[in-house]
This record gives sequence, C-alpha cells and structure tokens, in this order.
Amino acid sequence: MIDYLHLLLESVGEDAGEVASYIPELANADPDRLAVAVATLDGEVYVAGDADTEFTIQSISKPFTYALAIADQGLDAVLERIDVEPSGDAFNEISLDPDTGRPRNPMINAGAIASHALVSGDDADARVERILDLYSRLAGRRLSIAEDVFESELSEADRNMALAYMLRTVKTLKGDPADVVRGYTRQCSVSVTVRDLARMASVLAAGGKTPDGDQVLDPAVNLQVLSVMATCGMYNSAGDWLTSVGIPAKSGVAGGLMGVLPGQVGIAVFSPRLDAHGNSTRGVRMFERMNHDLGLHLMAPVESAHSVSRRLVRESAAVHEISGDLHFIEAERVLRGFAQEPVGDTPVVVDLDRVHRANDIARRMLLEGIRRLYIDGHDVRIVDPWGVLGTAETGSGELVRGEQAHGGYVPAAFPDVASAVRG
Ligand SMILES: NC(=O)CC[C@H](N)C(=O)O
Repeated sequence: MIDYLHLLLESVGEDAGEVASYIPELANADPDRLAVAVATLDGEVYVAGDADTEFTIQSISKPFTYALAIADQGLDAVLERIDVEPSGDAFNEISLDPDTGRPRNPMINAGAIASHALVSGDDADARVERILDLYSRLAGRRLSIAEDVFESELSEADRNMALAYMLRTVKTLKGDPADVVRGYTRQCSVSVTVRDLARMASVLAAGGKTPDGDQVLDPAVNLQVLSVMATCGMYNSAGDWLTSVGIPAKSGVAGGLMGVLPGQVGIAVFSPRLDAHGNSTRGVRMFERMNHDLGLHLMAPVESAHSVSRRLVRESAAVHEISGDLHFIEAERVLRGFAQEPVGDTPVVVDLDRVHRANDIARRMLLEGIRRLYIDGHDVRIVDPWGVLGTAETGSGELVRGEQAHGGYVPAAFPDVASAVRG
C-alpha cells in the first residue's frame, strides 16, 4: 500500500495552477508540497510525501460543521434554511435561490456560513469550541487553529461579510454577521495534516463511527453529509468530479482534498496549487488516478465485502486462512497479515479454500504479497482450489505461476499441513 502511494506521488506529474492568494497568508505556502493518506475503517493510516505538513482545513470544514448544525437543530430545521441542490456557481458566489431564498447548498460559502450560524452556542467562540471538539474527535487528536491564517483571512473577509448580511436579509441568519463570519473564518483556519483528514474521512466512511467505536455522528446525519458532498462538494466541477472519480469529496483552498468511499476507506491529498474552480490541481489528478487503479467509483457495482484472514500455526508452518470475497480493502487486510510474518524461512501456507472470488485489484495485491513472502525467504505454498488467483501476472513471474495454474494445488511437501488446512 505504502509503495503504491509513493508511486502515485511520483506519477502525478507536472503541476499547474496557482496557490490561493485572496487569503494573503495562503500565498506564503510552499507550492511544491505533496502528500497523500489512506485511512482504513479499522484505524490503519498509510501515508506518503509531506504527510506531517500542516495546512488549514478551509472548505473541508463545511461538511463537518453542516453535520453539527443538523445534530443541533434537526435535519428539517436545517433544510428549511439551507437547500441541497448543486449550484453550478463558484464557491464564493453571492447568491441565494431566487424561489426559496435559501443558499443552494451547505458546501458553498453562503450555505456554510448559514450552517456555522446554526451550530448551538452564544457567540463565535462558543460555536468554534464545539466545532473544534467535533473535528478533534473525528481526527483522533486535539486540533488547533492557525491564528496567522485566521487573522489574515479575517482582514480580507468582505465577501463573506456580504454573504452574511445577505443571509440576514432573508432571516436565515439571526445573529451579528460580523460574529458569524469571525466564527466561520476560525473554523476554516483549523490546522490539519493529510493524516487527520484521511482519518476524518474514514469516520464518514464508517457511518460516523471512529475506529475505537466512538459513534461521533449519527448514521442518518452522516448519510446526509455524504450525499451533499457527492453532489456539491467540488463546487462548479461537482459533475465532472462525480463522473471521473465518483466518490463524495470536499476540497479546500489551502490545497487539501478529502474523499470518502463509504464502507471502505477515507482518503486525503494535499497540494497547494489550485485550478480555476479552487480545487487542488494535483489533488484532483491523484484522485482520478486512484479511482483508475483502485476502483473507487461509487457507481461501480460492488459485491458483498465479508472477509476474514487469520493466522494459525500447523506443523511449524504459518497458515494464513483467508475467507470471503476479496476486494481492495479485504486484500489490504490479508497483506497486513502477511506483513506481520517474521522475516525468515518459516514455511507459509496461503489457504484460499474459503475464497471463491477476488476482484482484479485484490488478486494483484495478493500475488504481490505472496511474492514478497518469497523474497523474505519463506517457502510459500498456496491452496487455491477455486482458481481465485487465476493466471494473473505476478510482476516477477516465476513465483507462483506453476503452482497456482493448477486449481486445487495441494502442497505436496507439506502433506500434514495440507490435510490440516483442508480438513
Ligand atoms: N473554498 C474554500 O476553501 C473557501 C474557504 C475560505 N475560508 C473562504 O471562505 O473563502
């Protein structure tokens, strides 16, 4: 997995676009930073590149604050004030739906400022405290605010002030517009890394539950947030995004981009140069690439995702007993089991007797895992009665082909192991 992420960073190619400069402090960002993180639902986080570089969350805060607004006010009350239709407008468009008087969705600034104002709390500081608590629980560590970016954005916040006053004219916003913009700007200035964002995304992917079992968001709220991210998360390129990458996502002008594959994985990337829509240029490209390589697209049919991998010791051989259908995420778990095998010449049996199906990526990952066990010095035997590994290329070729080509291979050198495994 880590190797794949390094390859991804290497393959992302030349950068284009410009670092956001309408927030003066963001113009100082190092434009060449590049990072990716993938977080599984059980808490594993894989990273590559500048994974510990902090940047401000910016608009990636919007879905989380929207979730808190719904938790505080109820979905109906929030829907009365903020619609859920893609706007086709730029993120900072000064507009309300002419028919309903509502911001078109909570992912553009008008809707996000309205969401912020709907969070319970007497003033900006009280709301931001609750917002920061929520983000921190999702990230699994205490987050803080980048005060320099906050001050810098607040000093140039005329456009967001205009939006807040506009919201007050339609009674969506009841408080003091300056206080609301202050709170919203602080929320955008929360400092995160791709690790944090991937973990936050993985909680959304898990229906609102952290890997430690903390149900931070109600599953129904979580579903609402993901749905809105899917249709509105990428501003006026949301349609492009859904067709070319196909997962709910949210971008921010500091260069972060977070994607959620429900039930499977949370992903985040970081690269500060932005395209004309305000989305990270290389970030978008990395997601397109991952969709291609890992089969992320939500609209692609997925079969059931049950799988177990357990390690037994039989006759001094380590037996990895794998069961269920294998996709990317199940294969990752299997490989994690392989990676824990101590380097040495212990015989390893990979028992696929209970696996009837593996998709292409899972098959390739498994073959690669097997290849690495060989490289580490293990005598690897494969039980593949259903021909799950097929005749796929291993990359190095010579490793398992002869054995796997005959479905039902029984490791002749380990008759006891074989019968134990099979019986
Ligand atoms: N797209 C963004 O990330 C915009 C967030 C930024 N704080 C703003 O309100 O303009």
